Amino acid sequence: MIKAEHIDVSFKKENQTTLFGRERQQVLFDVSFEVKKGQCLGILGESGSGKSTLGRVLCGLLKPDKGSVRFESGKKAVISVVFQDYSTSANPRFTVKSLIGEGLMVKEKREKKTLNRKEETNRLLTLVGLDESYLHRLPHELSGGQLQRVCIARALAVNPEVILFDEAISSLDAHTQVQIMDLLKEIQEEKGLTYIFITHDLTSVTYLCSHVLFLYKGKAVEVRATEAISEVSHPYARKLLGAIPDVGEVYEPKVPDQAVS
Ligand SMILES: Nc1ncnc2c1ncn2[C@@H]1O[C@H](COP(=O)(O)OP(=O)(O)OP(=O)(O)O)[C@@H](O)[C@H]1O
Repeated sequence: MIKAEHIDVSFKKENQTTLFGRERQQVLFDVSFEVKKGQCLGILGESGSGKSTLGRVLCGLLKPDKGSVRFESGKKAVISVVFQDYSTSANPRFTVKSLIGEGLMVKEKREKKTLNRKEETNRLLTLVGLDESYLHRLPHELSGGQLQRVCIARALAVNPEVILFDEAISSLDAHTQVQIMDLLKEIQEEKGLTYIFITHDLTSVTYLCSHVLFLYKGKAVEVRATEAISEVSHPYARKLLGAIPDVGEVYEPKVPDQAVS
């Protein structure tokens, strides 16, 4: 379980008028929530609402001004992160083998043991729906979806308890997004992983996540189980829900009256 309590984050304001200006801009306000093992929490909010900042706090990359993040074990959980910009988060000179090797190296260091790299790499490639034929390819020789699969394999190589996806599928086309989300669901079920899925896209949250946190102007305004998402009451959450198309409905264009003979 991850328990985030009363998190405040502020940054020093840029372009301050005085030389040693100490003005700060608060970005997160008293954010609290919890995620149980095996759940997928979607953090949903518009651009600038503080989603990535919250993600950085959760994985320990940023210390909050106030508040805490605690894990079930009492120790720090092993968290892997998958970013949106897979083309820059993957070194362009690294082959698929070396990219996955980065994750395996972290695992070797942490667990203080030497892994059978070849076997592990092939296992991970299979897990993300790729095969050995990709081993020696460079990032530019892969499609966006394939490269993101490699980044997911690298994240899994660490053997994490939690994976944080920061807009990880946002730049992929809709079809590839669904493929990757199906893959993530399968892996989660198989490994009992906990996911935190940061996005501005409600449709992907309802497809993938068990719970959703609505982040509005740095405040967690509502947390709901996805199956009860229609019961949201905060105006921002309601507005977002109003914008989602009813995917169950088939669109049939109406024939204009005058066209009917
Ligand atoms: N290191 C930093 N220094 C100063 N301000 C920052 C820093 N990081 C983030 N901010 C500010 O914090 C606010 C929230 O940024 P954040 O990246 O968390 O938003 P977001 O919801 O992830 O947005 P997006 O969806 O556009 O990525 C923004 O106003 C941003 O300018």
